[in-house]
Amino acid sequence: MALAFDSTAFDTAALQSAAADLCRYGKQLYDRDWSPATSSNYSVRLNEHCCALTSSGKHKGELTPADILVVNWQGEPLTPGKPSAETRLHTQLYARDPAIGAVLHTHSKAAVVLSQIHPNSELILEGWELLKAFAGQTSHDCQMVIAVFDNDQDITRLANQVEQRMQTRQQGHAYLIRGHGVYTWGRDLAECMRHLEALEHLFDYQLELKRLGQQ
Ligand SMILES: CSCCC(=O)C(=O)COP(=O)(O)O
Ligand SMILES: [Zn+2]
Repeated sequence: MALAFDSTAFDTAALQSAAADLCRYGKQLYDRDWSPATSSNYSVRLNEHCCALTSSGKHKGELTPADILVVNWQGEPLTPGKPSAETRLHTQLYARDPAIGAVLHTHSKAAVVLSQIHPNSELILEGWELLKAFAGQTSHDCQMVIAVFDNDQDITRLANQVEQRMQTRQQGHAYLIRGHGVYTWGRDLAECMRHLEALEHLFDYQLELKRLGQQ
């Protein structure tokens, strides 16, 4: 007899562990001033059809496990609560790539200002040693392309735009939303945090180049 696949099931212990991790990371990201004024959202994959995600509108420095819920790839909550308004930007990534285990979205000053003043739909990072912080990158001698999308309050439309670009270009490690913030991902929260930390410094480098009139 074939067993029916329960697409609403998840491991409670995995959720508890993910929730504790997300609360801890939220405090760190808030303390670093990358998630001000309830901005940002964070998630961790639980299995092949759902992830643990921050609730909407919460102070990210004061998250408790009660502020973490479960959503499927359609963005539907599988536990009570109001999921992040930007849920679809997380689920789009998990649905397309089973190797993605965590997604962080933040609103740091560097990400917001750089994306606001950058005139093109792509930011090219090249020649920086810190590029080696990204998974699979073994040399500074490369070009990393960060897509820059215009901000949009229609998150489903924005998620579709991100997916379309990833299908026609490459998935990459991160993208910017103009005047809004950055999304980045990794195989787990630790890798995702390393990517975010590297991005923050790289965005600072780019802003400094612009200040110096070098770009
Ligand atoms: C106060 S920031 C506006 C919403 C936003 O961009 C964000 O990252 C937080 O939204 P959420 O619904 O996940 O709290
Ligand atoms: Zn946001």
